[in-house]
Parts: sequence; C-alpha cells; structure tokens
Amino acid sequence: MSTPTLEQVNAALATVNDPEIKRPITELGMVDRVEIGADGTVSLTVLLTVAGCPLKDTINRDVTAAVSRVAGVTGVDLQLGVMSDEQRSAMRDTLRGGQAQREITFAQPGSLTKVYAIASGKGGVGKSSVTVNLALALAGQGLKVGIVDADIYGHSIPAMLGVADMRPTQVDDLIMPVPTESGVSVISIGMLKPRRDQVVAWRGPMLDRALVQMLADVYWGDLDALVLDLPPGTGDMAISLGQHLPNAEFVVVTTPQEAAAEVAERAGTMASMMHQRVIGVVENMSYLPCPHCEAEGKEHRLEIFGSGGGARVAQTLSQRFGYDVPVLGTIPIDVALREGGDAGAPIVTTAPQSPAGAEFLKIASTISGRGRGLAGMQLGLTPANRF
Ligand SMILES: Nc1ncnc2c1ncn2[C@@H]1O[C@H](COP(=O)(O)OP(=O)(O)OP(=O)(O)O)[C@@H](O)[C@H]1O
Repeated sequence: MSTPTLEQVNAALATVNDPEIKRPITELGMVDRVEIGADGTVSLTVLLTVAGCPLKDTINRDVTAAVSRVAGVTGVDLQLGVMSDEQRSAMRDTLRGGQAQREITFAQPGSLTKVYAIASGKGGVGKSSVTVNLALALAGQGLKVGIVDADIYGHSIPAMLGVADMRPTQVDDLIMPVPTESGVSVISIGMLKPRRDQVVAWRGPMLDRALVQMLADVYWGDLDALVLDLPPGTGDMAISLGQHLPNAEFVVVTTPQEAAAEVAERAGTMASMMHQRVIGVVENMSYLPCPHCEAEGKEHRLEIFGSGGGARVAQTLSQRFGYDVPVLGTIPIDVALREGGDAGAPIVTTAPQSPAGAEFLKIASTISGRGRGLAGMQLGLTPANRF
C-alpha cells in the first residue's frame, strides 16, 4: 500500500472538531507538526488551548481515530502540547472574527439564533427541568443548542446535564461553554463563582455583568437556539435580560396550582413590559398517572396540585397582550423525570416515549416550527412626530 500524503492526513485532521469550540482543529491553529514516515506511521503534535485541558482525552481519541482511517497509515504517534500565549491570542482573534469589542451577537439584527427564556413566578415549579429537556429536544431535531443557566438561586442545570463539576476553559478573556454528551453546550452562573458552594449574593449591577459575560464573553459559535434558565420572579435578572436580549421569546412555566399561576402571570407580564414576546405556557406537574389504575389497564389522573393553572395563565396573558399565548404542553409528574434530573440523564433522552418525554418533544417542535412573530416585540422604530 502507498504511503499516505500530507494532504490526506490534513484532510482527516480537518474533520476533527475541538470539543469545546466545535470547529476543526486545523482552523484553530491546533495542529503544530505532522510527519509521515516511509513505513506509514504518522507522527504529529496537537496543541491544547490550555494546560490540563479537561477534554484532552477526547481530542487524543478523535485525532488518533481520524488519522488511523487514512489509507496507508500504519500507526499514529500523537504528542499533545500546549499553545503559547501568542498562539492563544491568534486563536482568540480568529474566534472573535477580528472584532475587538465584546458584543452580544444574539442581539444583533441579523442574528439567526432563536433565544428562548424559560421563566416562572415561583421557584421549584420545574423551570430548570423544562429548560434542560426542551434544549435537548431541540438538539434532537438536529439544531445547535446552547444553554445559559442564569438562575442565581438554584443553578442546577450543570448537574441535570451531568457536568456539575466541570469548569469552563478560558482562553484569555474568551470563555468556552462546557460541552455535554448530548451535544448541547452550557454555561452556568454557578461556573463563574470561585467555589461551587459559594452563595451568589450579588446586586443588580453584578448580575447584569454576569449575564453579559455569559452572553458576550462566551464563545457560542453559530447556534440555532439559545435557551436561558432565569431565576424565578421578576427581579434584576429579568430586567437585564430585557435590556440585553429584547428579542428573547419567553416560555412561562407554572404548576396547575392557583398560587403558582398568579405569580407566573406576573413573570409573563414583566417580559411584556420589557417588550419581549411570550410564546406560550408550559404546565408542569399537571397530574400523576394513577399507578393502581394503570396496572388495571385504566387511565386515571391524580391532580395533586389542582388543575387549570396553565390554562389560566395562558388566557390571562392572551387577554393582557392582545395576541395568542397558548398552553404549549402539560407535563405529568414522573419519578423518572426527577431521577433523570438528579442523575444528569434528562428524560427526553432516556425515555422519549414516556408521557413526559413525548410532551417535551411536542413542545420543542411547536416552538421551533413557529415563525418569528412581531406582536409584542420591540421593532426599534422611532414613532413619527405628529403635527
Ligand atoms: N414533572 C415532574 N415530575 C417529577 N419531578 C419533577 C417534575 N418537574 C420537576 N421535578 C423535580 O422537582 C424539583 C424542582 O424542579 P426544578 O429544579 O426543575 O425547578 P425550578 O423551577 O427550576 O426550581 P428553582 O427555580 O428553585 O431552581 C427537581 O427535583 C425536579 O427533578
């Protein structure tokens, strides 16, 4: 068999993406040296962005596999090095596209990324569970999805995705979102704290800075959808989001309970006050399928938290805003959903056919299939003066 050529090896390396940046390692200046021996062995050095890169094993495996597949390659001798400061700066410039200023690309007029903000009035109604499962369901449609966990009180998203202990890699002032097995990348306000157990006792300006950091200083690449988990209520984070991402579309999560519905209406109204559009309501913990009845082949729903909260929020917000705010779905209480959240294995991936899993998939296709409506959104038009 003939010796492989440098072009063939480079072409194989171009198929390997950096797992955090999700761009070919050849484009990022990570391939430092390639030598091909007469016997078909390929000896090469790949530079990691930082020493102790948490994903070096993935890079090692992917590079070795890609080069081994080239016809005529008899062995791969891969050395992993670390980029110099200059090489890192050059890569950061490539990623920033030559743009020195930090800016929130999702807020730019031409942005093709759909931004979904998941909000609730009360804590504990399942907003983070909805965020994670919807994001994964969107990713399952082949979309490139990122999650921003902006919930200062209960930044539980990394644990729900099985990356609780991961810290983002930083290349100078550019932060890499943490990749997960599902393909969805995540950054959490909890990852910006020096220690995991530290309490986030930040006032408005600090929260604003943290939000901007998660949106502008993180290299998100070309996302189809960005899903944000907001803190419950109508506080500083919701105001900051309104200022920085006026194009965000809101999904309001509530339980069927009257008390949860009432505060959820306020969270939806807050979004509208910030000129953001509320695209629908998800009612979570709607009912518990009666296990005894199921065993007898009958269907019976135990309405543990009452009924009608989701419909009530949807109706009130529709009347208040003058456009249709539908109930996007009703998620049952499901022990597997809770267990999946605790174990970092969300139900849409482990049991997509379960009633809860199927409902998340349905909601994801409803929201991703919608065109971008203009009602309720800020158009950036200055009203003409009337004389
Ligand atoms: N439909 C459901 N069935 C069973 N358990 C659920 C369901 N929805 C959420 N849970 C569980 O309820 C708890 C609270 O959910 P979650 O963290 O998603 O709520 P949250 O609204 O984001 O809370 P917070 O705002 O306090 O972070 C979690 O343990 C989660 O696994």
